[in-house]
Amino acid sequence: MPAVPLRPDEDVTLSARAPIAPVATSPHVADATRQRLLRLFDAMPVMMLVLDLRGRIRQANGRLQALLQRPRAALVGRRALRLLPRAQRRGVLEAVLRTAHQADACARQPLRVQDAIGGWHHLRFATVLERDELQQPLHWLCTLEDETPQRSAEDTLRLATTHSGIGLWDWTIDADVFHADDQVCTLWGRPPAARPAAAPADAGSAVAGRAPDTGHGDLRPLTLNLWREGVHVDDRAPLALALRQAQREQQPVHTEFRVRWPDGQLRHLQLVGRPDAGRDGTAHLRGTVWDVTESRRLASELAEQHERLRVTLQSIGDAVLTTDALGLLSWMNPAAERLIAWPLAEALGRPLQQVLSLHDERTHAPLHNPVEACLRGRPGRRRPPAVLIARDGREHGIEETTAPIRGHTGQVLGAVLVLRDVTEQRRLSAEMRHRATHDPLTDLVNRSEFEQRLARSLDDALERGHRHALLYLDLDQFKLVNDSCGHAAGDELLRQVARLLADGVRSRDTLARLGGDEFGLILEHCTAEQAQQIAQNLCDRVERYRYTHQGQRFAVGASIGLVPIDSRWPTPSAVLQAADAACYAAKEAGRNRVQLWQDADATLHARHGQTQWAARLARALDEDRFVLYAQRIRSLHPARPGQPPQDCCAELLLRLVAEDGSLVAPGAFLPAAERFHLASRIDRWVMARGLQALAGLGPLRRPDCLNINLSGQSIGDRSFHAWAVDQLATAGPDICARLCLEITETAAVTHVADAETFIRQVRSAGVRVALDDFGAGASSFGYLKTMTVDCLKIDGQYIRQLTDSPLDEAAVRCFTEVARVMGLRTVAEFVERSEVLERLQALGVDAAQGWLLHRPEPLRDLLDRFESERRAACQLSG
Ligand SMILES: Nc1nc2c(ncn2[C@@H]2O[C@H](COP(=O)(O)OP(=O)(O)OP(=O)(O)O)[C@@H](O)[C@H]2O)c(=O)[nH]1
Repeated sequence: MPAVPLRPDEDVTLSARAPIAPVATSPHVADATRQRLLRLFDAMPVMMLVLDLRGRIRQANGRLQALLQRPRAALVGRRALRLLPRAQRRGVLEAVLRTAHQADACARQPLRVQDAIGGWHHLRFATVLERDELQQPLHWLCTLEDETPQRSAEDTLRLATTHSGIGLWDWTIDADVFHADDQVCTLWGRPPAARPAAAPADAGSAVAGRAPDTGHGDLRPLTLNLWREGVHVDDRAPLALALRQAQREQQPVHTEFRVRWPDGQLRHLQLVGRPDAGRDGTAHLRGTVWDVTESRRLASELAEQHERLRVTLQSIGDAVLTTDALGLLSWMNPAAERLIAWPLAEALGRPLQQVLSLHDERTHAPLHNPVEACLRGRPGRRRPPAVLIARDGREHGIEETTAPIRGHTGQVLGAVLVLRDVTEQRRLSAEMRHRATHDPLTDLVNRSEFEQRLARSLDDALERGHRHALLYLDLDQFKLVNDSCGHAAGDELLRQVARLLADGVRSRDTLARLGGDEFGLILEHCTAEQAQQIAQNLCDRVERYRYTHQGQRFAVGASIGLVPIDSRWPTPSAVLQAADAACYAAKEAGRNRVQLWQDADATLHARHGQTQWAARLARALDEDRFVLYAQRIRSLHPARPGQPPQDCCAELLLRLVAEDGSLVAPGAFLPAAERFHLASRIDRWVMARGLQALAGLGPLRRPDCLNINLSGQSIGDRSFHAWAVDQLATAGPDICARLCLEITETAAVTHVADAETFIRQVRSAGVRVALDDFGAGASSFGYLKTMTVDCLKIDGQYIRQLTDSPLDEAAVRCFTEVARVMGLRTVAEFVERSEVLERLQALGVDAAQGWLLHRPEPLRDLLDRFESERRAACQLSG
């Protein structure tokens, strides 16, 4: 091969034959052909130029002139290399010279050239050395392909894929080679450096290492390790299958798989691709891949939340319904299906009001569908308590809550309605309310509710001058039924009387059981005269009524106190106390009658005073304002041999310490205590303090016997029995042996059975029992037969005039004789004169007490006295 000058920048003489000069015989034809070729050359879409062997420009076509913005004349004859930036000249020169040594060689070289206005262009330069028939070089024919648009598209794509995290891949199927961009490496958790560098574009075979014909030149080979082994072991086969299938069926592929990153992370990737053919005819599958781990995580979180919500809504007791923006039912949970008795499938899409029938609980008037207001964006107004009438006709008390469902822009998409079945809750609270305001035995209004209503009636009378009346009704001889037939029978009588009374009054009146056998009645808008008629009518009803128990018939009566409710009363309790006093007066006047309150009636005022005492007593008990006094009981005979000494005996007496510090004797407050059921509380106080005083006393201070009085209420009260027995057991036998409980004959008579039981219990604890006020009742001797007691305390009425009344003396003689026969000790009360004392001694009475012998003094002082007497006796005998 002939040598070619290696310096194209030197002047090289071109051969006479131009490379594009046609071989023509006629100069005319040749010229025409040449002109056509030149025009063709000029119009070529790629830039072309012809260089002579010295590298000077012989021809430059229109495209090149346009890029450089120079006319042909300005280019022809110029050294081509000079048009290039200095740094690129050597590369081009070397490429060009390589063509001189190899026939048909084609040199390629990428170039960056600045155009006339300064813009950079990426050019792909290619040249061949044209030779003549003798292989003599003629000139270089060069093309310059402008790749700038393609490059900028690639740059844009690279930018887009890098920032969006989308990786590009290309699988050359036959060669089974993957090419991918850097992003794919990142998605696989590997640095881009983990893949081999791209092979030079024109080196080697069509496959290995060569960038595939993807249209963008940034893909480089990916090792099988990276592509396959990065994929989770369970997903490799399904992924390969999906790719193969896409290729086989020439269908797009869209699949998801996991890759395991070197640090152990598991990422979810989504891949799409489609079959394609390279320009060289090779089969490819090309596509993109991106990370969906976050959306998978969100999706699974969302699914979890959805599931949680679903299970919650399925299992909660509240009914939940949703509607669309038009108020059509779109969903409901099973609780809602049960409540409204519509299956979801049937109710779906229906207007809510068609499946939901809500009514005012009180009036049963239909209520508006609560969702309507909610959908209109108006807050629901306060609604009355509602009931829902289900499709099957059942009624449910319900509480409802509505809320709009909004889209992300705030527009209302629908509404959710939650219904809570509160039927049972309402029933319970109604029952609780009823229980709190009613008496469980008779189902009449109870005392506290009655007092509230009385307060309202009094307010009404004071503020508006309306006239109302109050009746206070106490049954007569009720105790007889209790005592002879038992409490259950007494309860039944109370129930029957309650019905009897209720039938005799208007429904607007308030009839209440105030406690025991006492009833109260508020007659609204009723004058005293009308009230008196009603009261008399009730009285007659009760009088006519007969209670039958196991063949026995009982008649009870009613004593009624009547008080007009008007401005004379400052408080409701004043009205009530006045009515109680009037009732008591009716009893005292012979029972079974009506007593109208008279402001001028002294008896009524006395009774009224008692009611005021009740309040003072209750306060004194709360504030512990009582003190223990004692009165000595003197023995009238020396102790019989073998009997305990009876020199130091006393009866405990109670004093109330008034608010001003003065002492009040029991006569002033005990009737009130009995009347207002406070006697048992007082007895507990006395007994507890008495036992306390005895506990831990030295032998010289100890009384030989200490008498404690018990009221009839305590004797009839089983809970008092239990409490007293417990106290005695705690006090121990030594104290019990020095104790004597006094029970009045009346108390014993009124509560025969209870008294017998109680006496048996305390006596078995070693406590003595005295029958107090013996002889005051009519049948004292009879009770002695059934009741085992230790002592008779002869009632004061027989003692005071003993020396002046032969009758009293006969009675005392009789009592003493009976006691002697029965082995009982006798004590005379109210001994105030010495001649009486002497007579008592003569009659054989064992002991006596009264002001003659000892005026009551504080218990502590009396115990001191016992101690000093005993010391003196010891000194005398010693
Ligand atoms: N069965 C029964 N008796 C009760 C109840 N509450 C109180 N009592 C008794 O009712 C009686 C009420 O006493 P009083 O009103 O003095 O008895 P009474 O025989 O009607 O006497 P007078 O009213 O004087 O005629 C007492 O014996 C109480 O123990 C009760 O709920 N059921």
